[in-house]
Amino acid sequence: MSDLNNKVVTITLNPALDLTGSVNELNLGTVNLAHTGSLHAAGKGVNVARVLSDLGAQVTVTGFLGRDNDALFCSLFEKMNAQDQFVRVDGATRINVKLVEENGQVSDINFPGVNVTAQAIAEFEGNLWTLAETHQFFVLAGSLPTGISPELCASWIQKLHEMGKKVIFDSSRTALTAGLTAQPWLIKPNDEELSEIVGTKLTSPQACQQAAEDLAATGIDNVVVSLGAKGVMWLAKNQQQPQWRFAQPPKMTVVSTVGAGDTLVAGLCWGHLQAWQPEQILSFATALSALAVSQVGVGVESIKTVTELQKKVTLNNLF
Ligand SMILES: Nc1ncnc2c1ncn2[C@@H]1O[C@H](COP(=O)(O)OP(=O)(O)OP(=O)(O)O)[C@@H](O)[C@H]1O
Ligand SMILES: O=P(O)(O)OC[C@@]1(O)O[C@H](CO)[C@@H](O)[C@@H]1O
Repeated sequence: MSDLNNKVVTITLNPALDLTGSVNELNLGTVNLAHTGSLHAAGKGVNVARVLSDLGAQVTVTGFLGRDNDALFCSLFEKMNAQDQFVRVDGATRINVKLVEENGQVSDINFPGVNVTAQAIAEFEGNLWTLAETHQFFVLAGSLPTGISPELCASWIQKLHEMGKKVIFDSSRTALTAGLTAQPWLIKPNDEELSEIVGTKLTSPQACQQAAEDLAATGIDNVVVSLGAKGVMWLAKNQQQPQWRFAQPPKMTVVSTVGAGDTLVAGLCWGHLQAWQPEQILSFATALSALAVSQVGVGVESIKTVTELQKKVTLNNLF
């Protein structure tokens, strides 16, 4: 395998420390007692990087980190053997709260991020264009901190696209809408985000299918729509005409769904890096993400468990 095919840059413009607590049942407006708690370095791109590194990729991580509390990130990157190219900015990286109930339901409280200055942006751009000299795959995931406009973020995707890079883009709200105009190579909205993009609630697989086809027609090579426990729909550009594939995971016991989407993105990226056939990429990524819901946080403990689960994924070409 060529070195280029094992290397990925993940961009997390707005990382987070995830404070996860488990409660029996969440009650609003009163005191809730958490019986376990953990604080770990996260954010969408960092989660993707963690999974990719467990799978064997050489990962470079970049974005913006508050210099006041980067210790957990530094030790994670060291453990992952990742190249840390995060630009440090004044202040502290946000802490996002995730409350997991006994029935598997998760309530997220996501905070705004650090304040990014023009000087930090210039440093980040310098790093990014240097990384583009030696990398083909870029994963840009998550929301935007103060100081980064959706248009600026879209301009980075556009420039990487013009350089012939493969940009996997997973964001939400205005950042997602702006980024879609910049021709990312692969996007992974969930059904809610897809509804937000088209401005109407998509209630059937057929409606999701039409919305994804409209997006693909704007020049996005791969539109992957995640549907939680129902699985994954993938519309891929093909020489003749775009092709649909659909995967259903086996039934899982849910511990926490936080990071399932990031794990799916990592699986899709890894499969493409390995130049696998589309069916193998989709069944692997689906199994990987299904396994992610049976744990708190992301990461691949046993590749054997993933391949066992992969055999239980159902694949279809058409609805
Ligand atoms: N309950 C579940 N059982 C099995 N697999 C699941 C379940 N929930 C999620 N998955 C797997 O994870 C993938 C991603 O989940 P989902 O569609 O919830 O993404 P998401 O909304 O981006 O997730 P998040 O933002 O929580 O990381 C699904 O397509 C599916 O393969
Ligand atoms: O605010 P964003 O960037 O959209 O999402 C941040 C976040 O919820 O995404 C990850 C799970 O996907 C968590 O680790 C993190 O807290």
